[in-house]
Amino acid sequence: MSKSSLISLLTKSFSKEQAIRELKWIKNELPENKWLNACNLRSNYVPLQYILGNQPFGKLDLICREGVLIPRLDTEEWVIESSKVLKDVKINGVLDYCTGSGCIGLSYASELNQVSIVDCVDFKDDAIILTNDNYKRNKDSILCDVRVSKGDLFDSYIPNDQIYNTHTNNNLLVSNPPYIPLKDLHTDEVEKSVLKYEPREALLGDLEFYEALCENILLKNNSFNGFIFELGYNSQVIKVRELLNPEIWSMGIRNDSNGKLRNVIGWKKQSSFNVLQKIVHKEIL
Ligand SMILES: C[S@@+](CC[C@H](N)C(=O)[O-])C[C@H]1O[C@@H](n2cnc3c(N)ncnc32)[C@H](O)[C@@H]1O
Repeated sequence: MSKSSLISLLTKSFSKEQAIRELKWIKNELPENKWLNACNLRSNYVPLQYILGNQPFGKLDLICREGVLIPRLDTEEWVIESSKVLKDVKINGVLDYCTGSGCIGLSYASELNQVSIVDCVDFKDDAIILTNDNYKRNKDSILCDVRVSKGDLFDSYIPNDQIYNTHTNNNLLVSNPPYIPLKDLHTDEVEKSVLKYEPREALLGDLEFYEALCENILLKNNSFNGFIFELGYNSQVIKVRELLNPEIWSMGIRNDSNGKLRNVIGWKKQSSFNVLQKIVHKEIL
């Protein structure tokens, strides 16, 4: 099929500039016998990463599969930024809750050489399988032990629970939980292809996730000295601030490179995790 016919397939759904750009990626990544099918899928808004099957993230080349959220550039940005300031901090364990493709946990495992173990946890089998596959695919870049396990943020952190006990040494909690409230899920903020093809349970959520991260993990386990949560709303920042004692925890927000609120970050006063302050744009009291 000619280049112009493939572009006209793509321009059914995208601008000409985007169609040209996407065809270039498709041609670069896939053999010629797959181009037509890829353009057909793309014109139906299937995300490019699901069609191509992979996505770079820091040092990693991650497999992307339907059923698991595609790692975002916004997430990669804070993971790489925070890795730079955490490089010299001795970390027993990093816990990446809501791990999805494993992008956050595996990326820390490839960037930080002072970490003993990274724990990646998700409640969905597809995510566990994909994180394990991504671990195997990137093993040469991984600097520490990695453990992938199934767990539900809302019920796994009860004392004496098996998963609870395996995480008692972790001291950095990182998470990109589902944080789009229902009222915003069907607005222009969320792209058509995201809504149609990415898993709803990876998108839909609000304050309850931040409550669970604080109450079920940070407050139940004294070993945690730092945390980084991705979020999108000031109400989510306020919830975290309310739940953690300001005499113990310092906290701040970080905006992404587009100036949009993207993280709440916390560190225990006087701990070596206070280097996280360097990536905070505004401290919150
Ligand atoms: C926004 S995605 C983030 C995935 C990945 N960390 C990333 O940054 O691309 C949220 C993830 O949380 C998982 N999740 C949703 N509810 C959960 C729960 N109650 N317990 C554990 N994981 C959950 C979803 O399966 C999904 O993989």
